[in-house]
Amino acid sequence: MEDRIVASNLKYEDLDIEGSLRPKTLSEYIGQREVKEKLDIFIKAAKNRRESLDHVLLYGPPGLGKTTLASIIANEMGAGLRITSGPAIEKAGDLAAILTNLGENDVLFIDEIHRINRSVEEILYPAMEDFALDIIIGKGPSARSIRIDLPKFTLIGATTRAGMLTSPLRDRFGVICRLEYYNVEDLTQIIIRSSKILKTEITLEGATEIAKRSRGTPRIANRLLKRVRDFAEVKGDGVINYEIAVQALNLLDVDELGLDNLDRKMLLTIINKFGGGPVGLDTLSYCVGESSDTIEDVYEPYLLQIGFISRTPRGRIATEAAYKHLNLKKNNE
Ligand SMILES: Nc1ncnc2c1ncn2[C@@H]1O[C@H](COP(=O)(O)OP(=O)(O)OP(=O)(O)O)[C@@H](O)[C@H]1O
Ligand SMILES: [Mg+2]
Repeated sequence: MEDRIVASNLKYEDLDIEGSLRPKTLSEYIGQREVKEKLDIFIKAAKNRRESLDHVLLYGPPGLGKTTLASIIANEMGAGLRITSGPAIEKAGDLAAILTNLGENDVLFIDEIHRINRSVEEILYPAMEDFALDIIIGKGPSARSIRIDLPKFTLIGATTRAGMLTSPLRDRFGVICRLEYYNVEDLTQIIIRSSKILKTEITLEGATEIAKRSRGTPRIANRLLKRVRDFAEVKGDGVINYEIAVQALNLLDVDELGLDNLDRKMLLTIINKFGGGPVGLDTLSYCVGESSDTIEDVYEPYLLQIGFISRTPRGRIATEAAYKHLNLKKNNE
């Protein structure tokens, strides 16, 4: 994958900083008001009853704060947190080992839960529903199944693709939260908060400019902030104001809407090579040199959100707004 500063998926360089910038309580978590309100009520109710929280499914594009929310939920519940991911659990036995080691009311976070394999998923059903594990002992006609009780725990599943979950799995989540792209005001607050933690001075106008170009995504906002901070330290006096932010972001080839070269390449491919579309995902993926999964998960959702492309059964189409943004005219007009 090309190294993109506006990629919303996690990169190696984010790791050191994500930990320190991650809010630890619901009240520190900015934006996503509906999700927060819902979780706040369920957490309080569960705590009052001294029960574990119902299982929670968090879904939405990368970098919007699913992992962050999972650790906040565990923190607010005063519960232990165990983190794993769908692809990391290879065998049913791996999951059984994790489940039997959980403490009462602990939170088990499974990232990329849509990538869990079928035999593992079947272990999850009774675990989520009855807090029990069914184990088969022996083989053939003498095989029998025994049931082991598990502690009451909360499963938090995160996925970028809710549509890829099987319905029996989806149905076992009591709370389903869809995370939305953040608006500019919320992202501005996130950037100001992060600047404080990074001990960087920033003006409201500077923060707003970074926010506008962050594709509605806190992870990108934090990453752009770090780059702009470097620029401010070298080219200015360290303070991030509007001018510094604009200069730095232009240098990074991130335009006023947060689009970078790859977005432009994708739009230009649809427009110039295919007369505006429709273009099939695989063809598009071949032309821009990115896997179709990455295009669907990482690049496309934001272009859809701002209405620059639309999806039809025959493929992707570039919209009027995309032509306008790129200063192009449609041929047939
Ligand atoms: N509401 C928020 N307020 C402040 N910072 C946030 C918020 N949401 C996310 N962040 C910041 O954005 C970064 C990315 O968030 P997180 O890792 O939780 O995203 P994610 O949805 O789990 O992404 P992925 O799908 O790639 O796993 C975190 O480091 C965190 O600091
Ligand atoms: Mg995550």
